[in-house]
Amino acid sequence: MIELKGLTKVFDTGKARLTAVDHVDLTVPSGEIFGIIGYSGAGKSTLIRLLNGLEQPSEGSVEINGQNITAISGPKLRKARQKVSMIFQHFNLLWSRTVRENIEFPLEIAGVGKEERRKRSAELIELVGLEGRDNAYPSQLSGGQKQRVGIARALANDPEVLLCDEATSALDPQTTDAILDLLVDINKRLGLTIVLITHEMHVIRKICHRVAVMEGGRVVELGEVLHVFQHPKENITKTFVAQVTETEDSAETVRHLREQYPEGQLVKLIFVGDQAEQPILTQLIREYAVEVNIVHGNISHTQRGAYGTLILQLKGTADEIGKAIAFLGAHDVQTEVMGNA
Ligand SMILES: Nc1ncnc2c1ncn2[C@@H]1O[C@H](COP(=O)(O)OP(=O)(O)OP(=O)(O)O)[C@@H](O)[C@H]1O
Repeated sequence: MIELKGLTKVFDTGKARLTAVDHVDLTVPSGEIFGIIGYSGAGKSTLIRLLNGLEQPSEGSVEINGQNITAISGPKLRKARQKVSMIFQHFNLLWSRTVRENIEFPLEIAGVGKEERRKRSAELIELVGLEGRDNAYPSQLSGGQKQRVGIARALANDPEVLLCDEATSALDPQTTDAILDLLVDINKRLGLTIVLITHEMHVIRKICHRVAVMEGGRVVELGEVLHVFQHPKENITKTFVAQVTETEDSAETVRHLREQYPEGQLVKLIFVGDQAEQPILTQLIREYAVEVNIVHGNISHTQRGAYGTLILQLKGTADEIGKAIAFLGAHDVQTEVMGNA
């Protein structure tokens, strides 16, 4: 478990004092994938550097599995830091070393013998899906493969926490998805706690259990990913959520649908969690004298269930349409009437 209490970092540049991280309180239970999202300058990198002991706080503490890493130094701190590993946006590989040598590097530093190193690197190469590339140099690898080396190297010393600093920001969307899938797989298989920082909401949507939104050094919103997507409170959070949902459900789409389906009434349904798997539409069609056309839909999956929207065209008498909408409301499906088309 990671516990941040009143964590604060002030940079004093002589001319000015800048509070990069401002009284952050956070608890991340073991085995969770926790995301921190914010724009450039929000304080994410500073927070992550405080988490791995690279930066000393001005106030507050960082506890990892009960040990206050801000209160130790020297060999004790080095040992504690081995339990916290990190992967980076630009991979930070050693270019003159092969894949295997990069992965073995932290083991060499930890004084692990050659035979043991070889065994461990072979296991890790398999775990991250780089079989056969042992002797390749980083320059011969794709971006996704380089990040796989970064992940394998980060896992070499059996860490308890993996910190990911914009780990997929330099990758194309397909490669990003593959690396995120690998992180989820590692989290499940090894029970590793993952803390990631990003400015991309789809990364949060795809793999995180909970999310913290940072602005001006503070955590301004915190919650289960599914809940934050459904009820974003702060404007900044709404903007991040829109990064993912607006492309799927833009005003342009709605205008287009109105033109295309001029009859009856357009109704938008918002499904969250289990509802997305219930046969609500089947029941609606069976029990009400309305014609139902699904004209637009999008279901996205998060680590804790699905959420999404469906736009229906309902045709029938005003009375029957009213009853059908009331039925949907009674099943906890958020319903938004988009007006007569
Ligand atoms: N060593 C430093 N000395 C002075 N100011 C710093 C230092 N490191 C960070 N800052 C300042 O602290 C604030 C937070 O920076 P930080 O890098 O943590 O934000 P971020 O959210 O990670 O943004 P980015 O994604 O651009 O790195 C910024 O205003 C930055 O200029």
